Amino acid sequence: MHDPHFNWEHDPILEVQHVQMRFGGLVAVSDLSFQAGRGDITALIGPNGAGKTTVFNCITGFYKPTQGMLKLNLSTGAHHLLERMPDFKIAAKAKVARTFQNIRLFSGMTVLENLLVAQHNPLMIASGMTFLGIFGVASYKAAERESYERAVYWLNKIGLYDRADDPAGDLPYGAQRRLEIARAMCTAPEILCLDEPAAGLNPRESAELNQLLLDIRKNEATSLLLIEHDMSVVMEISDHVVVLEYGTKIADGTPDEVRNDPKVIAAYLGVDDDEVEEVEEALDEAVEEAQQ
Ligand SMILES: Nc1ncnc2c1ncn2[C@@H]1O[C@H](COP(=O)(O)OP(=O)(O)OP(=O)(O)O)[C@@H](O)[C@H]1O
Repeated sequence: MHDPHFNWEHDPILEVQHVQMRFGGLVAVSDLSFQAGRGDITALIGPNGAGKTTVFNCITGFYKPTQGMLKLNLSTGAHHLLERMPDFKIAAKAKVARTFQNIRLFSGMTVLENLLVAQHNPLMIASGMTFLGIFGVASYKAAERESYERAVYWLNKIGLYDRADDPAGDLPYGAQRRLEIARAMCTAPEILCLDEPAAGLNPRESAELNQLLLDIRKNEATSLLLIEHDMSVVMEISDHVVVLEYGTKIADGTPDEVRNDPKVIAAYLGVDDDEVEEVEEALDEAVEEAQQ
């Protein structure tokens, strides 16, 4: 069915295997398996409550799945079993970063400070974790310069160089979203998980976001995994789409494959399986009418 050369099949950065997440009696995610390809933009979609954020929380270590395995394959050849790692190690060692549905910038800090603070860990390591190190050690100076250069690189990428000294909270909403992504990118992640990055954006801001994500895919060694409700974003920029409904996977493939999958159409329109054909016919008629 698929082209065997798809990244998610021959070079997965993330392998989710038979993951289950239970909250008391509620099974939020059930026997979920999928792979995200290295260098791909993978979209996780599905109706409200399908379990998408729960999957993200399992990947980033906020939840430990009740069953199953989440394997991260780094470009160095190292492998990490995320379900066995504390969340701070998932960020630092497995190089997984994330953004949230609600923007979580340090709004009182400047735009530049937000990018520098993201790089606090490598700086502290370079200081040898000592007070003297901060003042004297050459490695700290070099690391400090690198942090600054990386921040400037991202300021230019997101078009906010001129606003570097403004408080992040003063930026328009779309710019704050881009800054949040840039801040996550300053940690040089191998995979970045974006929770509804296009939510609340106007069409121009949404187009700028798409450009930024496509630029990351092209120029950075970071794979992207996103939850998104905005189908225009999903269809325009994703290489691979995984669809969840009621905590289980109902489709997995290219945007075209998924778009035409009757199960996906039914899930989004909220109909039962036996009504799918009717819905498809109604959709075909609607398309024909629109074309006339
Ligand atoms: N900490 C929790 N405790 C109990 N139930 C939870 C918890 N987190 C999520 N759930 C439940 O798990 C199910 C899946 O929720 P989740 O937030 O993962 O869905 P989602 O697909 O991200 O939805 P949305 O698109 O609305 O963000 C829901 O029924 C939700 O109420």
